Amino acid sequence: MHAAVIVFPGSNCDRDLAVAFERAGARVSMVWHKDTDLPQGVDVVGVPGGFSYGDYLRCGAIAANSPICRSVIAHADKGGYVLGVCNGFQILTETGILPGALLRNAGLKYVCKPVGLRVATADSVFSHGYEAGRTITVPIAHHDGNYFADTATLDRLEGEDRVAFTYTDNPNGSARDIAGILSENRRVLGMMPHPERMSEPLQGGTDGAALFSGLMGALERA
Ligand SMILES: NC(=O)CC[C@H](N)C(=O)O
Repeated sequence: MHAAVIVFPGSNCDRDLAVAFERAGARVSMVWHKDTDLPQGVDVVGVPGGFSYGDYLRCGAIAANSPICRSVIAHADKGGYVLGVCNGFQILTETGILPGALLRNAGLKYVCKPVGLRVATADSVFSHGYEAGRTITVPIAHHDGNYFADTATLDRLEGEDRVAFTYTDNPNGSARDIAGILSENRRVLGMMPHPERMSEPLQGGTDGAALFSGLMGALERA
């Protein structure tokens, strides 16, 4: 599996995401935001967490209009896999690849702590390594993680089994406890919690590792 991890000015989880992909057996290319093309033959694009362009304007809004994001949108449009974590999820909603928006946390505070997540569906390359309904622990670190979408969109996400993860104890006011969602073709996942920060014992737990190993296994078989 060949993964590309996008690096924006202000990204701070790009190396962590690359290491998580590598630990699962992927070859990783780091791609700078000013590049216009993804490397040839990329299977999955990782859009990492952080504070792209300083979170000015709105988290993810400037990154969504960067040169490389045109190629990320084209990759998703032609059925490519994309994983957006935290600021990456914000960027994916800003590009329109995923529906909804991430608003300021309901408590108006930056929240940085491990949280419980329920695996809402195992029906995706990202979540099939988990049993549906299982609770895992993964850290969050954000001030704009409050998932918002209109009622029709939320109903549609739930009706189409596109909610990937929900919070067991909602830390930010997200609608319907949503922590991560899938695209219509189930090949794009955006999530606020950081599985790459819970993927090896030194990080205090390994509950995030199955996302990367599951993805790797599915793409190797494809
Ligand atoms: N860890 C992150 O990616 C942070 C995302 C974003 N800068 C926020 O605080 O909401």
